[in-house]
Amino acid sequence: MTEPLRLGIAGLGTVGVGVVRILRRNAEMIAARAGRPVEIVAVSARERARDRGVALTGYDWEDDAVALARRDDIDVYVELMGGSDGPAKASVEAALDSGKDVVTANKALLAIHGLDLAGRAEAAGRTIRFEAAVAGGIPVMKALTEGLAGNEITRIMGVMNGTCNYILTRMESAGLPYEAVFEEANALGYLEADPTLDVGGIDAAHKLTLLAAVGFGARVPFEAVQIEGIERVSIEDIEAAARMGYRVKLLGVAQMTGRGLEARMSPCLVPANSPLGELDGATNMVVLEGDAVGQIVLQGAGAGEGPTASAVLSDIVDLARGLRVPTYGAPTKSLGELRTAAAASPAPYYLRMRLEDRPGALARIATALGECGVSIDRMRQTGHDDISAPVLIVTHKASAADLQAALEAFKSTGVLIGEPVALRIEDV
Ligand SMILES: NC(=O)C1=CN([C@@H]2O[C@H](COP(=O)(O)OP(=O)(O)OC[C@H]3O[C@@H](n4cnc5c(N)ncnc54)[C@H](OP(=O)(O)O)[C@@H]3O)[C@@H](O)[C@H]2O)C=CC1
Ligand SMILES: N[C@@H](CCO)C(=O)O
Repeated sequence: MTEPLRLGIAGLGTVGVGVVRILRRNAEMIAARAGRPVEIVAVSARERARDRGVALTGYDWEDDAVALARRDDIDVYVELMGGSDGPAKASVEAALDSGKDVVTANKALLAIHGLDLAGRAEAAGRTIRFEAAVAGGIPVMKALTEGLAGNEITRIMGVMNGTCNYILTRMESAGLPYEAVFEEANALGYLEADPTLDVGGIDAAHKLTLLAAVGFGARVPFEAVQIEGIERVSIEDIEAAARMGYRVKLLGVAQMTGRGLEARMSPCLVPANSPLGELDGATNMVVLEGDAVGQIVLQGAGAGEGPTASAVLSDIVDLARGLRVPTYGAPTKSLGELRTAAAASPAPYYLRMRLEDRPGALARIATALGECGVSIDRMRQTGHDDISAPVLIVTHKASAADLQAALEAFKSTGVLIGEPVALRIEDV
């Protein structure tokens, strides 16, 4: 096959420009690997006149991404605009309906509309590839759909938002509060236009939704993921957790249990000496567990021009080779309907609270825990002043309901100052 694969690229921002640069720089090598040249035919963005630092000569320009997606002279529509609806959705639909395969980095679009779009792709005999949408440059979709195709995937975990990992690790290394590091991240340009997508855990939950659907071969709605962001993580917790041998991470966990799918994206503690605990800065890490392979760990840049464009190129080269893996790794009709587990599996918890410094205070807390069926594993009281004492407790495994009941019971002990903090400790 020597006919070129013809691309239409919508979106010439960080990722789109990265794709153009790689295709220009590595054209010969890509053609050799793909078995045919890969050519850009036309591009689209909002502002035609903007200098993007890369030559666009030789490419047609379309003001309208939908018009680009419908062109007869492209084989693959590459959507790199972003957004869960609007032009991204309309143009992907137009591309599929007019017989094109789609490559996208748009996790928001797929987490919300992916199953519908995958059905639409199948009806047209096409596919949607989205390696770049999950963990940027890490080839995790390829790992799941190809390298681990013979495994039943049992658990998927990971740090999937580089911005949150930057904020949490920087808080620890600089001893700075959340608000100060949030501003630093903003100045460095790490935050999405809507920062809630990052710090609210939504962006990472989009990625977990896609990983769980492909990994478990199931219809996973975005609403199945329980989401909590990092806004309430304090420097006190990061430092106290470190003293107990843990680090705080915004961790995604998806696992199949007898009670259904458990999927959550939330701040939790992991052992400091585990691969996830040692992950610093804006890097991503995805941990996959399969019944045959055991555990594998993938680490790398989860964002940025080069890494994200690298993942887009992986999908493009696959399509040029004629490799058309179904959007979710298997046809949509084979994807199972999922029951969502009503509650998370029992886990140890980290508790931090401030108690009145008087006889019997700690005993009242221990009693409240005991009466709710929560057993103490380790406990520490440090740096008390004349009136209050900070207390750290690590529990044995407890159900979320028992833990919640204990937190409620603390209120009537009469010794608690302020609100206690509880964070799940994940078994990684
Ligand atoms: N940046 C990253 O590191 C990563 C990004 N992604 C995903 O990749 C996608 C692109 O991200 P990124 O490159 O950072 O985004 P940017 O904001 O840098 O670029 C977006 C591009 O889309 C164009 N665009 C926006 N709206 C329209 C529209 N209505 N019609 C035509 N063009 C439009 C913009 O045009 P103009 O330039 O004229 O304004 C711009 O060129 C998103 O889905 C994002 O979530 C995924 C992983 C990592
Ligand atoms: N905002 C995302 C970009 C990559 O998806 C992050 O920080 O990881």
